[in-house]
Amino acid sequence: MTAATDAGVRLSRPAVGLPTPPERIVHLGLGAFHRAHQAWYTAHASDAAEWGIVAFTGRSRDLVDRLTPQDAVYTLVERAADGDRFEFIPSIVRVEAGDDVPAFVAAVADPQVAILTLTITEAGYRLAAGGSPDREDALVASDVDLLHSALTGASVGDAILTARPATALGRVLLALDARRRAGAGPIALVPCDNLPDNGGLVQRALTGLAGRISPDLTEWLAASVSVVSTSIDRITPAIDTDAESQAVLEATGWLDAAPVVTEPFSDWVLSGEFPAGRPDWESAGVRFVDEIATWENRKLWMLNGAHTVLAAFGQTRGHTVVSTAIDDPVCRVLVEGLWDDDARQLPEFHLADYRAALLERFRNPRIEHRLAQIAQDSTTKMRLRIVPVAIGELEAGRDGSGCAAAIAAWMLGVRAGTAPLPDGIDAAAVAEFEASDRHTLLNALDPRLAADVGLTAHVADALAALETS
Ligand SMILES: NC(=O)c1ccc[n+]([C@@H]2O[C@H](COP(=O)([O-])OP(=O)(O)OC[C@H]3O[C@@H](n4cnc5c(N)ncnc54)[C@H](O)[C@@H]3O)[C@@H](O)[C@H]2O)c1
Ligand SMILES: O=P(O)(O)OC[C@@H](O)[C@@H](O)[C@H](O)[C@H](O)CO
Repeated sequence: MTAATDAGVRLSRPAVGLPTPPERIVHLGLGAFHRAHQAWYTAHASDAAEWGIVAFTGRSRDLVDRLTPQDAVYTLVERAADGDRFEFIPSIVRVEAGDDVPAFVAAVADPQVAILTLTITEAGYRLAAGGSPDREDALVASDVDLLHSALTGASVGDAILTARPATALGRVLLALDARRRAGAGPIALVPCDNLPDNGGLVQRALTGLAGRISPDLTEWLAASVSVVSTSIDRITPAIDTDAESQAVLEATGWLDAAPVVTEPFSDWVLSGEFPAGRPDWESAGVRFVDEIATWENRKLWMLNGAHTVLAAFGQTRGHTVVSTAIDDPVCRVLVEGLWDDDARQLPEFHLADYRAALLERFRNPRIEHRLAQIAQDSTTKMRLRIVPVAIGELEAGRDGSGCAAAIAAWMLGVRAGTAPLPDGIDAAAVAEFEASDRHTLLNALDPRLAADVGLTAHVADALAALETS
């Protein structure tokens, strides 16, 4: 064991009796979710001993300081409604700070490494509407300039070591170019954030940026980087780390400075190639499919869409966490109505069991999933998770009333300040909540919805009903 303290004993790899697997996966954006999901699946694969993860944080070095003294081993607490289950996860073998760009570049350029996974949050991709890199974004623009001069200038070798792109995708491009120059071979890139077509989106973003940086890199990306699309699912809330460390100590006798709390359920669907190999993730329950869109839609529309609406509206009714909001009959009817519309747009699935399981997961009273944590950036989330279903319903000749009610609920959140105002709209513009205000907000979600007389009427009716409920 590496260190003993007054409070207990720190975890370490020798203490759990495990050898260190070789570093073959690099992760960027270490947080709770990567440790509850991709690291857990890797630890449960039949060939786990062959696959170690080097994990880079996103913006803070807090997890480096917590995990390094315990050899990056941590406790995963699976929190079921009826009790906790504790497991030590050994698949992460090294933790580094996200701003240590040279270490990240060296890790990705290592020929042993076959996979780069990302959890950098949706906002971390810095994409404009439509999924291309946001050219108006000052950090994206300065990374493009910096990488262009670093990778096409006279002394590229030095420039690769000293360049410090600020954005996550800028760092990924720098590291991929170092891999190209090292002749380290092809690699799979696996974005694990809640974005529809996350693989396609990252592929287009990287190709778009590389096109403004270096033709050699652009060509190599097309030939040697396989961007895999994923649907990722495991509810993993932010926690009070000190309190959970204490609980882990009491239950296991280990003092863990960085435990993770998650639900028992987990799901991972992937689509794409792994040209340099991958863990036997199927043995841990992962599904590989040729066509991922419907799997992604089911998860993003139903789970994340319901979360987005509950976060905006549930807080207006005094709820702070998902589990009490979903037990509020008004919220519950709203979510069921949304799921009815979703189900009509997902005819390939028989959804009764999925809906029942989702309800049970949302109702887990021991998972403290805070609505305020989920409510960020809700305009974009409404556009991605509710609007496509509403449009699909209108195009099918139906009324989209479940989506209309969800949109009305979001509007009440915007008015109450529990959901952010859409960009470019100030509070005064929607203060009265007259028909023109509703039109302004609907238009901010999608002009096609604002132009639909039937849907607009359903939104107005739902607003009136929700306001008096
Ligand atoms: N927590 C879940 O239940 C869950 C489930 C499915 C998918 N996800 C996806 O995983 C992401 C991370 O969730 P988490 O629970 O690990 O959150 P977290 O807050 O524990 O960790 C987020 C990580 O992303 C980094 N990050 C944040 N903003 C960034 C930016 N602009 N650029 C680069 N890195 C950035 C942070 O520094 C941190 O390393 C979510 O945003 C979501 O897309 C989470
Ligand atoms: O910020 P969001 O809306 O993408 O996600 C918040 C939660 O809905 C999300 O983290 C879920 O818990 C997760 O997607 C479950 O797999």
